Amino acid sequence: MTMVNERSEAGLYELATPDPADFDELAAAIHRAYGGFPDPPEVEAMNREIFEFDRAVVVRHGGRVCATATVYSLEMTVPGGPRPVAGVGYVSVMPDHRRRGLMRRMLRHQLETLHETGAEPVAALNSTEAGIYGRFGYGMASQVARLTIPRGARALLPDRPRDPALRVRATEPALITGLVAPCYDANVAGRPGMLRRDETWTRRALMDPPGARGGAAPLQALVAEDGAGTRGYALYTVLSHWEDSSPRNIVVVKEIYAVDDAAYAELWAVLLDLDLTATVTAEPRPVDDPVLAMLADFRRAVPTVRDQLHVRLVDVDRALASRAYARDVDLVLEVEDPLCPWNRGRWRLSGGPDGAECRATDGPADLAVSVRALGSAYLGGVSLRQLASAGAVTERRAGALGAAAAAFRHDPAPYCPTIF
Ligand SMILES: CC(=O)SCCNC(=O)CCNC(=O)[C@H](O)C(C)(C)COP(=O)(O)OP(=O)(O)OC[C@H]1O[C@@H](n2cnc3c(N)ncnc32)[C@H](O)[C@@H]1OP(=O)(O)O
Repeated sequence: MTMVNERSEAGLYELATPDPADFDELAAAIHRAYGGFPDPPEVEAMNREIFEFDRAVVVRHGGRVCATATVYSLEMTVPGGPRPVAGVGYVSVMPDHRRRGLMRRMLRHQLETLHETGAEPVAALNSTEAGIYGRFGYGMASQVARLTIPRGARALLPDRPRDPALRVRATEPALITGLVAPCYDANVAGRPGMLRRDETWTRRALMDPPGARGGAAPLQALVAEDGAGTRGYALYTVLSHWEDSSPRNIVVVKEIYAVDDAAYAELWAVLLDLDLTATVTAEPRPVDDPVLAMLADFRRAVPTVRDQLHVRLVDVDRALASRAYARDVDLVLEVEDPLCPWNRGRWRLSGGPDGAECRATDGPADLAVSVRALGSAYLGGVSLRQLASAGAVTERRAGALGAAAAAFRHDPAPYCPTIF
């Protein structure tokens, strides 16, 4: 255990960087903080494998771990392409140490470290509760949909993309591990929020430990292929459900990726018409999932939407300069940031579809924005105009809001299927 920080005012809490020998204690602390549910051993082993000990912090009280937080070195697509992003996770404070400022201290330490070391200019997280992180400058930057689609051979419109050369084959997930990466990778660069998956993160996505199935069947796989090779795959499980002695099983889609629209549609067509099933559920799906446009009856899919990624600009200038913009933009932003004083002040952003630069300026402001609003708008999924309606953005020059809102938006919508 290496001490990296000061003692608290009370002299009781010590912030430190853990080392691998601390992992079991750290994991036990986080399970207790989350309510006492241990992970299956396979999941725990994976948690350890992806854990970056030199980027984590723990707080000790009387020598025992009472709070944890870590950063994963992710590569996430932003408008303009894949970029390094600090993935914040494992945030926990033990029940008997809460509401004493420990989370605040760890998150401030993370932001100061990222800033001082010139590491990732942007941090992102999945939050257990949507209301926690706004006070630290994180803004909701993407949403996800849950779909519940009734089974039916005619669930999809007849004019969906089709290719008579395509066949869908049922197989075991263990037999398709080599096919997964190319289909997944084809979907990463164009959609903000998607993460690069190396061999470890791919293995993590395909894990199916019996202790984490919640009563569902083992994962099953479908592969869409033609004579030239694989064009897509789906991973799904089935929950057994019978009503009045009739089978009403529920298909739960875990992953579905294809390199083209016809293969994607064909996989959905098979999933939506499996014998003995009544419903197909899929979560998390992008809010603009192409399957929603292929459905014959959108209303019956009952899409429900919730918050997903929360994004924080660590350094406003580096972050805004590392994405591209849908239209040419030249604006002075006056930024308010209660937690990170280095972001406060006026920044001139000039850029467009090919990139941007962002520098401190004394010029008059076109827009006044909170750092949280910039986090929300960063991936292109939340409109600056909508944020202005909510009071988080103020137009100082007529026309600036419309120009900025159009430049920051991105199509397709941001989406991150990976919980980290
Ligand atoms: C990215 C991730 O890892 S998300 C996972 C988050 N972790 C969990 O949900 C596990 C269970 N919960 C916990 O471990 C803790 O309650 C935590 C981590 C959420 C909060 O830790 P604490 O040390 O109690 O928070 P801390 O005392 O620093 O509070 C800072 C501020 O956040 C607020 N806050 C704390 N928890 C919550 C919450 N669950 N919802 C809303 N606000 C909260 C506090 O009221 C305080 O507000 P203030 O600055 O306006 O006074």
